[in-house]
Amino acid sequence: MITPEQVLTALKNVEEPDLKKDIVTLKMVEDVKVEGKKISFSVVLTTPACPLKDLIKNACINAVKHFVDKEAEVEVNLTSRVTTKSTNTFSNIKNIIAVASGKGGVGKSTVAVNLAISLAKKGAKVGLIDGDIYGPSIPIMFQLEGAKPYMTQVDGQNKIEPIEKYGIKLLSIGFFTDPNQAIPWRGPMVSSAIKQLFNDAHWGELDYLLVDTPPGTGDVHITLAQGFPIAGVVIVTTPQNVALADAKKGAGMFRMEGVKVPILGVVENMSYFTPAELPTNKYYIFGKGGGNVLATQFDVPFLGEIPLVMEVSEGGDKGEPVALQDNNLVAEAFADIAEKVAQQVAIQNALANKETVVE
Ligand SMILES: Nc1ncnc2c1ncn2[C@@H]1O[C@H](COP(=O)(O)OP(=O)(O)OP(=O)(O)O)[C@@H](O)[C@H]1O
Repeated sequence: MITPEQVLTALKNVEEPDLKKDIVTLKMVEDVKVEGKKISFSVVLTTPACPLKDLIKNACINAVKHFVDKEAEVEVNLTSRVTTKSTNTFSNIKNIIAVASGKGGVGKSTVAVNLAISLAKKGAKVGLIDGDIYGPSIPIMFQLEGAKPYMTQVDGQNKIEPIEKYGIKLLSIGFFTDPNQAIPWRGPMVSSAIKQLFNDAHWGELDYLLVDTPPGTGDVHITLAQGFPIAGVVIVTTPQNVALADAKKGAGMFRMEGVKVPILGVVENMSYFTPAELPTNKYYIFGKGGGNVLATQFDVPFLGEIPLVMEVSEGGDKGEPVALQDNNLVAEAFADIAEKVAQQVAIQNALANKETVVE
């Protein structure tokens, strides 16, 4: 007779590769059921976008077969509960992820939007704030130009209801400004506008709230870094030397004393050009490997590269970002990067909480 205890003992041999502890100690195993040779249990991952899903599942099956019964029929149900830092002051927003770049025009908004869509496609609850006060582009990228969020009453308080599209809750500074009128933003105005997007909106429960920031390091970044429990920042760069130099300065700001926001990694955008008619050809028009070098210098993960292709800009312009597509190489590259971002957030949370326990 196989017992649930035997199953748990066997699963103690399965290590969570990132958190470096076994999945039983990490309280990741639930609902162990045994009926004769049929064994089933759930494994609660730290994110639905876990890149190690298949690895963990196979390790569980092998461990049970090896230590309990080689003829056992093992069913592993993968579920997830996204982790957060125990110091997080938002009860409903588990992880705020800033997307930043040193230089303008490197594709920061494109990366933020496509990462948000990729995370939502994997089943995470995702929000996106367009905090690029100088050039809010998210309304266009979601075909929401001219959209105005409405107000709602939550517990007797007036709140802004984010607009929902493609499964993502969105708020942009662009929803509240006239696109034809330039606004001379002053420091305190920037700070209060950003705070309002967080505090005065009805976000509900979110696993990840991505924030697209303006290029460089300015009031938005300082407001975010000092006023909000940021889970981490994703740095976007192109391989050009000038972009890399600016990205280095941008990343450096998040490492400053008194700021200390974890850098989740570097995304290299426009890594190479691929013409639609020659999909296997890669032309490294801006140089090769710069993003990876930057990641090494900062001792942070290199999260991946995105090619310069028409469908990315076309998708952004017509409000249908490329990540929405299935069976598309660029969408897969974004999905891969999204998994790595979610993985890094979970690692940072575990480090911050010291005890690597799945809540
Ligand atoms: N990988 C890519 N392939 C093709 N076009 C791209 C790619 N990434 C971004 N673009 C295009 O480059 C332009 C700039 O991108 P985006 O607005 O995302 O950059 P940004 O860094 O957010 O700019 P800003 O400095 O204005 O905030 C857009 O027209 C976008 O569609």
